[in-house]
Amino acid sequence: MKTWVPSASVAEVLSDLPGVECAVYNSSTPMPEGIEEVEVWVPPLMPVPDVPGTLAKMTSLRLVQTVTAGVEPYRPHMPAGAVLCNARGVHDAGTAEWAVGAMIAVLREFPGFADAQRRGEWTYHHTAVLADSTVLIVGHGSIGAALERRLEGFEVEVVRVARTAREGVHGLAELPALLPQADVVVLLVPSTPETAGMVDAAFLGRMRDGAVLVNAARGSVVDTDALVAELRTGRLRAALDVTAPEPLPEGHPLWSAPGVFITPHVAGSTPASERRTLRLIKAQLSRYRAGEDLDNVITASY
Ligand SMILES: NC(=O)C1=CN([C@@H]2O[C@H](COP(=O)(O)OP(=O)(O)OC[C@H]3O[C@@H](n4cnc5c(N)ncnc54)[C@H](O)[C@@H]3O)[C@@H](O)[C@H]2O)C=CC1
Ligand SMILES: O=C(O)C(=O)CO
Repeated sequence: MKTWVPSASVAEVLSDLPGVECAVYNSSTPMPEGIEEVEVWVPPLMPVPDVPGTLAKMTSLRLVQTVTAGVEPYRPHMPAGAVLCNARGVHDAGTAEWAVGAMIAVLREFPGFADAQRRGEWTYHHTAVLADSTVLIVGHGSIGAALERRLEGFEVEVVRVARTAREGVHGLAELPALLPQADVVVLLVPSTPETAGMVDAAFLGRMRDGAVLVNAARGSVVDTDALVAELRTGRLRAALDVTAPEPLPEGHPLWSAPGVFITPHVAGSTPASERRTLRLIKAQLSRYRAGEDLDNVITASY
């Protein structure tokens, strides 16, 4: 079973699965021989240069197992007869932890105090606080649930939104009415045609004065120009792990917008997620070889 994997550590973890023949292919290695015989592809964290062209040449492909929860580089280009599975779950702890840290950093003004420290200034003033606030999770799925568990103890009210309503979770249609109630809005929706630019001027305009937008999902979810314009009024603040584009180029207006805290898409990728990714890949390939049902299959309704 010809399998392309993103690193020697993935090849190593699969080495005791009989019949699995691994070749390493990632953004910095040349494409190995025999693309038309590849049955299973585990693409790297950073997509290879031409994902659609690569998939089109994989005429024997049956399974793409991503190492990310996001599948937007692959989903629109999947060949008929091949299954796409994501890494739902493996980045939950890191991403949820980042979201808690980011909202506290912004509310308690840690970046501003760090600047004052570098200047040697004692800038005593009161800040906002997470306690007694309302945290709206837009895209309450695997990471959203992990975030909610971590918010227990912070004495906040959590409001949940998903694509469709279920018990305790509001549907997307209710979002406009919920936005003005939230002190912190955390984006955790996948990047899909439906979520592209969902955080536009109207969305931001409905947010409460002084509220914080936390984006741990994808940059494509936010209309960057609208966000920059809103940040410049000083009415909202933001914490962004993801931006459009990525990397954010030098001189981009987001870098210098007031009230924004930016990290370079580091929330989910941690030593914990690396260990969990290896376990997931091994379990999935074992199931695939045994003809068993796979986890995390991306269905048409994803
Ligand atoms: N910053 C980082 O390092 C990381 C970012 N991510 C991003 O987080 C996303 C979410 O990951 P998971 O929680 O594993 O996904 P999930 O599939 O478990 O949950 C996604 C949630 O979004 C909801 N949703 C989908 N479309 C929606 C819409 N149009 N409006 C409102 N809700 C909608 C779904 O109903 C579901 O509740 C990933 O797709 C990925 O893009 C994931 C891991 C790490
Ligand atoms: O899993 C994902 O989608 C990520 O963004 C991890 O970096």
